[in-house]
Amino acid sequence: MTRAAVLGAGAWGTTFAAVLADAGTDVTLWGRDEAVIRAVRDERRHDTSLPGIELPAGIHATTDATEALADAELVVIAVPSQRARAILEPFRPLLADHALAVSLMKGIELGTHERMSQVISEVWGLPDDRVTVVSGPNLAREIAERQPTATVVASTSTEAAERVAAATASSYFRPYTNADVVGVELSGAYKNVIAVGVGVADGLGYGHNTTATVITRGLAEITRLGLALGARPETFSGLAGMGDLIATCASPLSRNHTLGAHIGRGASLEEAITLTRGTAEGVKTAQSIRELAASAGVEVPICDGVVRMLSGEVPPSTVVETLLSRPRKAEVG
Ligand SMILES: NC(=O)c1ccc[n+]([C@@H]2O[C@H](COP(=O)([O-])OP(=O)(O)OC[C@H]3O[C@@H](n4cnc5c(N)ncnc54)[C@H](O)[C@@H]3O)[C@@H](O)[C@H]2O)c1
Ligand SMILES: O=P(O)(O)OC[C@H](O)CO
Repeated sequence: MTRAAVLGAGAWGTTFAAVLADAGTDVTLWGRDEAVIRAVRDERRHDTSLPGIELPAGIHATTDATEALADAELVVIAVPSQRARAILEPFRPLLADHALAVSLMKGIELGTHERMSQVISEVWGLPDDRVTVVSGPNLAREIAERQPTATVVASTSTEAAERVAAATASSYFRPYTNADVVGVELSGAYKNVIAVGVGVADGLGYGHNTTATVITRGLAEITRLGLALGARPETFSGLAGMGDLIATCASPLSRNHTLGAHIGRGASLEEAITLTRGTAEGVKTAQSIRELAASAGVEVPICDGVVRMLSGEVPPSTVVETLLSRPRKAEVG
């Protein structure tokens, strides 16, 4: 039986531990909060992140990283992306030989503009083929309820991606593999920024024509930057691209969408962060993507608008207005 450790006992880390357990993988969830870990271990509950969900019996849970990482063949990481480097650093000496890292995080690091798989490779000294990424239309709560979904496991190593797929597949969770790590990771991080923009449009009271416009032009923006960074075009119409964008922009469960909606209804950024439970990665990743796009010479008007709005430079309505006031051009070609 494959042995896995999950680092980070928030909504997605805990849900992914359940996915692994349901797939027949021996899984240990590590978290820093004693009360959360005790409830997962003894009562099979996580009332803060997944209220009302009964977790599977097969999840071990601990606050002891040495215990969680001992002999773990898969090490899954689900902590806020901007803190990943600092959180992961002390774990390096605890990793088992040949452990495979699995990033669940959706963000681009501020300052370095690195994707999370790059951060993990650097911090843990792992070659590319020992780091995989899982990303797709994967709202934690729906999966914790065992609603059917698919995802993408990306790696430069087909064998590594297939190992992760085998350790997670179940009747309700279907992993596809993809060698395009850049495209899969960029899509997962960027859709959070677009979801903030769509949330703003919702909060301002606009209807589906407006949100569909922001989603579709958002996908064009993600694709444009992805291609400039070497990604494959097909990835953007797949589960990690369009699939995740649709889920996140449509769902009230999305923290990024929720945060944008609060701002559209008049909340300040600080108020919106407080009102949004959990990690809304799009807030900081918007800045990273804007800088990354500038260095690649790619225009990203929605991301630009989101950054300027979040910094208080322009009102929320600018996110949509900026898009509509650009010079007219052909959609294709
Ligand atoms: N929630 C989802 O539906 C979902 C789905 C796919 C991907 N993701 C991504 O997964 C990542 C984690 O998201 P989440 O939903 O689990 O977030 P969350 O806010 O629910 O949980 C984050 C966890 O990280 C822990 N943490 C924060 N700082 C820490 C530290 N210094 N040391 C140890 N633990 C620390 C928190 O205690 C919390 O348990 C994000 O990048 C997110 O974009 C989330
Ligand atoms: O709650 P969000 O906005 O982080 O979105 C959750 C997932 O990334 C959807 O796949």
